[in-house]
Amino acid sequence: MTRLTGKILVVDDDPAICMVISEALKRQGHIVRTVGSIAERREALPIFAPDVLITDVMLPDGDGLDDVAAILAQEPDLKVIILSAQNTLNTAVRATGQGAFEYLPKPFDLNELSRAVTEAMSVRSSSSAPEPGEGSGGEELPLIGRSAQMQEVYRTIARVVGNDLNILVLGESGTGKELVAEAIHSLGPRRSQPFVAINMAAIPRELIEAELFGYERGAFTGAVARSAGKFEQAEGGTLFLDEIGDMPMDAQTRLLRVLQSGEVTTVGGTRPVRVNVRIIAATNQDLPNLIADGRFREDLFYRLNVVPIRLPALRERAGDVPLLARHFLDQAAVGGLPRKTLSAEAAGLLELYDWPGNVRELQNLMKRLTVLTRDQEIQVQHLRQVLTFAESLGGPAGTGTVDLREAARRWSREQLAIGAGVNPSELHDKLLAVIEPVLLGETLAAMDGNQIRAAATLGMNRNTLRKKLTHYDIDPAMPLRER
Ligand SMILES: Nc1ncnc2c1ncn2[C@@H]1O[C@H](COP(=O)(O)OP(=O)(O)OP(=O)(O)O)[C@@H](O)[C@H]1O
Repeated sequence: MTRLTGKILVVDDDPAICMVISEALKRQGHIVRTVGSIAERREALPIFAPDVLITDVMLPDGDGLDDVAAILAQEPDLKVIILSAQNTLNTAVRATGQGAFEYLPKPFDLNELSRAVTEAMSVRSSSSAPEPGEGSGGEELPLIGRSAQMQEVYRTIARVVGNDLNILVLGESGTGKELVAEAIHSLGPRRSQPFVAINMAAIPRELIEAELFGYERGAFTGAVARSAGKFEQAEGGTLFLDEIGDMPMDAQTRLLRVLQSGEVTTVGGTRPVRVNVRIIAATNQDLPNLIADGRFREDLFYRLNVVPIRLPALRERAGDVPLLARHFLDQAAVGGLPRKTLSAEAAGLLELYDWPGNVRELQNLMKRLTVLTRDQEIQVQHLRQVLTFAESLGGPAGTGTVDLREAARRWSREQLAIGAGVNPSELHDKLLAVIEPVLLGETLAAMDGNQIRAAATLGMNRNTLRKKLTHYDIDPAMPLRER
């Protein structure tokens, strides 16, 4: 399928955002120009004559939306995409009112933006119909997520794609560390060169050096011919050192030497060879802890950790779960499985789970559901059937238990973290004092203030209820729901 390409003018005063958008759209074959203000936009429009204008609202010299209607009056064929960090309904309405083609609240998803550009180009070209929902092809942008945590990751990526600084990607297993490494490689100038990944945990320890640096014929038993190492294979491109915390000490020393000298000597070899490779390392371990235990070299850590990128666990960005879940359903459909959708309630339920296996676990689950669910839409009851964590999701009574448990967990952690300020012997009473009045008040309100029925519903003696009401200073006659 051929994609329509054209000229895109991007207006944003944040160079990192300009860079990310520009790189992504250039990869799709568009010609992109970026400017940072309304004045520059005014200047660039007649000269560059873009097909699509992507503009921020809050610009240093004014409101980027104000002139849009006037611009469109001059250039009725121009398609305008508005980006705004304000995220208010008002901005969205104004954007539409000014005749913008699309409005994307910041933080936006790059996939969505490139989709909007594709659509804008299709609409411009009257001869070809707009392309229906994308989802195939290699030009899809890999990282999904609109949460503030992921926007921070995108911004850091944007800052490092153009240089060769060593990157250390940190995060639990399955959070997307390798995907980030691939994104840095494929958005940067090394993109046409190899991306080579090696996982230290997946290779027998005694073979790691040979794998990484290569070996000469006869270097050890079984070395029947010379073999190129990963460094050599990655020449000109990027080497991704996954699970770096599992690297044996000897290999660490050798790696450090390579990073210091820019030269590799194969196992059994004598002649060092210059290498030009960008290093991105990743780990789910706490390297400072390993250093303290004498299992990781501190000097290597500093070499690798020039720019750290910490990937949030999925539970820290639960808001991204529905987006990712639907992405994986689409992905499964592109892979030949039946296309499934996700009900809003089911998506909400997924947000409540802890995701110890992070994005990988969600991806696998979506694949499983695609295969196992007969209905076209995946509903709450389907999740309850397949998920082993269904019991913890509050059963048929709903999801409130999980919310409450989560809230209690956060509260307890918070209190324990405060430490000095809290008398630990009071912690239990303190939590009860938060929860119990709410329960009593709500029950009384539901029973119209009838203490006998409230006590029965709560499963407690009426006198006990009375005592508690006095203790918490609750007036049973008051409208209690507002408590
Ligand atoms: N933000 C994301 N958007 C879309 N897919 C993602 C995202 N993050 C991770 N994935 C997908 O989840 C799976 C796991 O990601 P990846 O292998 O990059 O994680 P990892 O952190 O390197 O895991 P490990 O530490 O176990 O090696 C991959 O299939 C990847 O494509």
